[in-house]
Amino acid sequence: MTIRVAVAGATGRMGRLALRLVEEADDLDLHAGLDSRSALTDLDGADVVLDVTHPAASEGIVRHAVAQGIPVVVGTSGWSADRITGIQAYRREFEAPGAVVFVPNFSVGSVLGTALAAYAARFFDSIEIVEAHHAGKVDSPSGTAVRTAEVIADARGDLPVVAPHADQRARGQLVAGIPVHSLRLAGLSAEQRVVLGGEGETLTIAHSTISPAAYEQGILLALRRAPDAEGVVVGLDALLGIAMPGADAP
Ligand SMILES: NC(=O)C1=CN([C@@H]2O[C@H](COP(=O)(O)OP(=O)(O)OC[C@H]3O[C@@H](n4cnc5c(N)ncnc54)[C@H](OP(=O)(O)O)[C@@H]3O)[C@@H](O)[C@H]2O)C=CC1
Ligand SMILES: O=C(O)C1=N[C@H](C(=O)O)C[C@H](O)C1
Repeated sequence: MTIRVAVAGATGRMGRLALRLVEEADDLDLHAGLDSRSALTDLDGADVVLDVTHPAASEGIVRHAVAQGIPVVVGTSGWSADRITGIQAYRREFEAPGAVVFVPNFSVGSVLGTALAAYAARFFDSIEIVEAHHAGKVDSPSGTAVRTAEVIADARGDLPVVAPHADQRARGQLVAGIPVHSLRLAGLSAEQRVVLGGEGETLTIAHSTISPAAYEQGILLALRRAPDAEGVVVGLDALLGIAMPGADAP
């Protein structure tokens, strides 16, 4: 059966990539491509919505899809755990059938980097994240860095990260108690380093996105799985069967 996809943000970098993937896939059809001037009702009738827009627009798109009972894959950044909790409540209010799949990063390597960082996090008290993106990125810290910090904090449970002098601006923004440093530079695509420090050693887990091709597998997987998914799903890891180590993990 063919899955009809509505792409919100179709004129953007990610949206154009998604349009090409939908066109090339035998099991996907384009229902609609939306930009900043489109009416949200253009989404209606789709089997799945892909939201790759702007942090300020994403919430309205997600709420519209939920209210219409359409599954939605959210690639737009800016979704912290708190904001996701708000969408969970909204879904319950509507008793909405469509899943909401938040994917902070569609790249498999990035997701693995986050999982490895969370695994290592229990063994190091000093942890900081440095993320670097192209100069056109409007939000900081990146959605990937926020998710990574949240997953690390979850893995550490009651053990706080030690971040001295974190009140000084140059020490970065604290996300879930972890300093995050954001670089925005011409010439870059997307990179993240998680630096963990212990007694007499550091461990760095680094991921670089070399080209948008890194997102293709994840976008296709999310679009194909979202129509049958249930509830609110966070992270490509959930679709790939990659377990993020929580505090209770062995
Ligand atoms: N999850 C992941 O793996 C990845 C996520 N991202 C995230 O995806 C999002 C999009 O990135 P990117 O494609 O680079 O961004 P672009 O700036 O290239 O494109 C943004 C798109 O969103 C649309 N848009 C902007 N404002 C609104 C609005 N108020 N209402 C509806 N649509 C709007 C634009 O339409 P118009 O042309 O009319 O302005 C355009 O189609 C960002 O949040 C980015 O961080 C990016 C890469 C990977
Ligand atoms: O804006 C981008 O480019 C990216 N945004 C996402 C984020 O905020 O983490 C994913 C990836 O890093 C690229």
